[in-house]
Amino acid sequence: MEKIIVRGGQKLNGTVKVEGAKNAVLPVIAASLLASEDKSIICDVPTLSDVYTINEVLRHLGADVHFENNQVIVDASKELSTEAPFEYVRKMRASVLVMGPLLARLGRARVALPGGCAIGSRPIDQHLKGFEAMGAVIKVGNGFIDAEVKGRLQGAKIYLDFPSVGATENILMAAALADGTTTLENCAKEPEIVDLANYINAMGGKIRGAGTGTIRIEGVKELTGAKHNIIPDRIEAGTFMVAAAITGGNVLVQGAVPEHLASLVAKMEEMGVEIIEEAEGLRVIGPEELKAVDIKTMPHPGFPTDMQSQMMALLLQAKGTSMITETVFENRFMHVEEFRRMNGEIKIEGRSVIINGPGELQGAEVAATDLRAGAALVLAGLVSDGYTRVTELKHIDRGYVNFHGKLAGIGASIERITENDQTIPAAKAVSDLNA
Ligand SMILES: CC(=O)N[C@H]1[C@@H](OP(=O)(O)OP(=O)(O)OC[C@H]2O[C@@H](n3ccc(=O)[nH]c3=O)[C@H](O)[C@@H]2O)O[C@H](CO)[C@@H](O)[C@@H]1O
Ligand SMILES: C=C(OP(=O)(O)O)C(=O)O
Repeated sequence: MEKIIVRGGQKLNGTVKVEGAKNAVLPVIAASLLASEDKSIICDVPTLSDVYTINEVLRHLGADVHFENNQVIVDASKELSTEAPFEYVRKMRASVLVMGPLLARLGRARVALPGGCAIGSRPIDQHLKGFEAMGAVIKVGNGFIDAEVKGRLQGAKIYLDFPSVGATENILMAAALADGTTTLENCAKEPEIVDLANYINAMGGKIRGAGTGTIRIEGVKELTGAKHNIIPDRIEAGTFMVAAAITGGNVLVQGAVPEHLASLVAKMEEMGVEIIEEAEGLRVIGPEELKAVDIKTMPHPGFPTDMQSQMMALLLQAKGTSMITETVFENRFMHVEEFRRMNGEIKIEGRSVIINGPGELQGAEVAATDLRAGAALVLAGLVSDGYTRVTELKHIDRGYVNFHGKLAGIGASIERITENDQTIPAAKAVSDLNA
C-alpha cells in the first residue's frame, strides 16, 4: 500500500508551479469528439489519473489519442462507437461528459449510470433534461442511460434548476452541433466553462455568454479539430495557497490566476493571510496567528466546494470558532472523522461544521476519502505533532500531479512510500530528508 508520510513543523518557502486544470481538461478532451475533421492538440495537460481515464474512454469509443509531454492529440474523425461502459464511469464520473458530444454527432449515446460517491449522490437529471429539451429520447435501464435522437438535436431554451457544472458542459457540447440556437439559463459560470466554450469556438463553434448565467449557442453543421491551451488549475493553486498559510510560510504560487480565486483570496485575507499579486502568480504569506471565519460553499463565483476540506485544515489552526456550510454537495464531510483522528475539534450540525481552534493537531494514520480530503489531510499533517500517514492515495492522484514532490520542493518534510518497501522504514525516510 502506498502512503504519503509527512512530519509537521516546517515553514514552506519558495515557488511552486500550478498545472493545467483537471476540471477544464476533462470536458475539453470529451469535446474533441465533436470534431469530424482534423486533429485537436490540447496543451498544458496535467499527468493525472483522471486524464488517463478520459483518454481511455475516447480510445474505447474509437478515437486516436496520444498523450505525451503534457499534450493530448485527439483524432476523432473516424467512425466512433457510442457506449461508455461502467468500468470507466465508476472510476471517474466526468466520463458522462462524452454523452453530449456523442448524441450531437452520432444521434445516440449509451452511458453507464454513475452510482453515488463519497461526496454525495450526484444525479445527472439536469443533463438529461437538457438533452430531452433538444429532442432526445432518454431511456434508463439495466444500469445504462440510452439517449437517441432522430436526425439532429434541435436548439432549445433550457433553464437549469441548479447551475450544475457538468450539465452546463454536457448541454453546451450537445448544442454546439444542434440545428438552431440553444439558450441555457441559470447555467454554471466557472472558469472551466469559459475554457470549454473557447475551445469549441476555436473548433468553429458559435457560443456567446460563457462565464455568465445565460449562454447562447448557435449550432453549426460541423466542427473541426483545434489547438487549445488549458487554463491553470485554481483548486491546485488554492491548495498550495493554504499550504503556505497554514505553515506561516512565504510561497509564490506560480500560474495562480487572481480572478479565478477571488472568493478564496478574500476569505484567506479575512483570516489574516497576506496575498500579493505578482506578475507570475500569487505570493502567499502566512501570519503569526490565523483568525476564525465562516465559509459557505456556493457555485462560482462563490466559495468553491473543492476548497472546503483544505480550508477546514486551515481553520483548525485559526483562533476562535469557525463555521463551514456546504451547500453544493450533501455529503462532503467524510474528512471530518479523519481530522478528528488527528485531534481536530470539529462538530457536524446538519450541512455545517463548527470548528474550534487553534488545536494541537497530532500525527496519525488517516485515509483520503476523496481527492480534496486527501490533500487537506496532508496539509493538516504539515502542522501536526509527529508523523501523519495518509493512505488511499488513488484519490489524490486523480487531482494532483506529484503532490508530495511539489510540497517537498518548497520545504515540507514529506515522502511517498510503498509500505512493504523494507529498505526505507517510513519514519526514517522523512527524518532523513532533514538530516
Ligand atoms: C470534473 C468536474 O468538473 N468536477 C467538478 C464539477 O462536478 P459536477 O459537474 O459533477 O458538479 P455539479 O455542478 O454538476 O453538481 C453540483 C450539485 O448539483 C447536483 N446535480 C448536478 C447535476 C444534475 O443533473 N443534478 C443535480 O442534482 C449535484 O448532485 C451536486 O449536488 O463541479 C463541482 C461543483 O463545483 C466540483 O466539485 C467538481 O470538482
Ligand atoms: C469533486 C471533484 O472532482 P470530480 O467531479 O471529478 O469527482 C474535485 O475535483 O474536487
